[in-house]
Amino acid sequence: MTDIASLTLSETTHTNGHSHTNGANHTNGDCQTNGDLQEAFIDHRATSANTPELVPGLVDQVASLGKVASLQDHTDRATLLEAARSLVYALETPREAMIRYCWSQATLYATLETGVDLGLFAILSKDERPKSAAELAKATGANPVLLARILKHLCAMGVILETGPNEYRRTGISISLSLQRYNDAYPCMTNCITSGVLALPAQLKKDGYANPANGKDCAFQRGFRTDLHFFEFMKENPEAASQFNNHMSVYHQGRPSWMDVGFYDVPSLFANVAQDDVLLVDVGGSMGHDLSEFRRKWSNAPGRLVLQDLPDVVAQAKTGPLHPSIETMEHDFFTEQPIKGARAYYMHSVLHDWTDDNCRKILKGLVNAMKPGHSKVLINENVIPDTNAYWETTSLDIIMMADFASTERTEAHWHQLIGSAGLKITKIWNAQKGVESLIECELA
Ligand SMILES: C[S@@+](CC[C@H](N)C(=O)[O-])C[C@H]1O[C@@H](n2cnc3c(N)ncnc32)[C@H](O)[C@@H]1O
Repeated sequence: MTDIASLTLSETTHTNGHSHTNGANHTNGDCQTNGDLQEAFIDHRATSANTPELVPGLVDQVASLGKVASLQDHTDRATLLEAARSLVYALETPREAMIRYCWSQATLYATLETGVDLGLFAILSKDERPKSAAELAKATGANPVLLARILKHLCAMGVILETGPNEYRRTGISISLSLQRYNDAYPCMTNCITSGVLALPAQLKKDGYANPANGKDCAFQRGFRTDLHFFEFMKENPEAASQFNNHMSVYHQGRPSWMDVGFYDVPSLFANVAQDDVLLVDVGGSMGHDLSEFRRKWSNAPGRLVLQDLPDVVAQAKTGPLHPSIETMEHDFFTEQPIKGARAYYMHSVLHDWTDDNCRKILKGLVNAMKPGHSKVLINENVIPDTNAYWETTSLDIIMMADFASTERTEAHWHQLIGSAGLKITKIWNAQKGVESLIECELA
């Protein structure tokens, strides 16, 4: 406030030398009030680069990283992308940011989901040849005027590329959207996630800004007008459930995985595991994508791999690209764990769906099945750092808050939760920012 009140008029003037037209620069020569100055200052800031002092350093960073980065290397590419994104945030004006958040994101989403439903991306992306809006309208059955408008927005937002008037060609994004495992993310969010997130402000206000703690009475129920918990809702909405399961199977693709060499010490799991023993149980393992990946990457690993999830999910997993060596088992993790003494009980993005009380029930079920000195619990989840948290992780945390009344957890929170279930963390294995850690636990 002091800064604003002490501003001179020249500081509230646009860089082109023109004063604001909102009356801050009084024509009758009177001194401006603090309120006028404040408003003029805010107008000025709203239309100037967000953090101009950061721009030169970020330009240099992008330029130097850009010269050496290998786009095939995940870390190189992610570092360059983060610098470029920081540059955009520093450079864009608050007005531009407002329009990006308020206009472009929801409308991009709507046009993407419409394109998915029309099968637009599969048609556009089947080869390199540019296609006209009229040709795409004919192939999808959409009204040509409507589709031309949608295509223009998709192009303006970088989803497809323009090759001429009303003519477009595919990009990596549109190619990926031609496969259901990827494009199901869009209807999935509409059918079971986003309404909860949009209901969050009203729900938090109603609850006096308490941290959500009841998965049956949170923004999800308000947004989707239901009394059901998220996973009960899934049972009632099989199409949304199938889209959710597909989304689960791809959202982490292309990032380092705990089973990659150099992340976790995978061979340490193989000790004392005979061919008939259970090496890994993937508890809440969805489509079995993690176990399939494990079998691919560690084809000589001893022992059995068992996928557990709710009956509908196991049924869907059996129709997908599950490695034939993987055993499937219907299992509700709030009931007794039927596999005793496995080498490792593995859970990926499971505990973040649940409040601490429910997590303790899930973990205690595993504790009761573990063989002392042999069994481990491996938790593949985010560990929120004290500073510099990654936007994918914080986005997920807010989704967890809205739709599950649950949370992504800090290291201290993990220690406290796991300790309270009769386990201890032996080591937290990390790869890089924004990638889920592997939290290795044993009986306490
Ligand atoms: C966020 S998904 C994570 C799936 C998978 N582990 C992954 O990382 O892709 C949570 C999984 O927990 C499963 N789940 C929810 N409630 C369950 C229960 N009571 N018993 C077993 N699985 C459950 C869901 O069906 C879903 O597959």
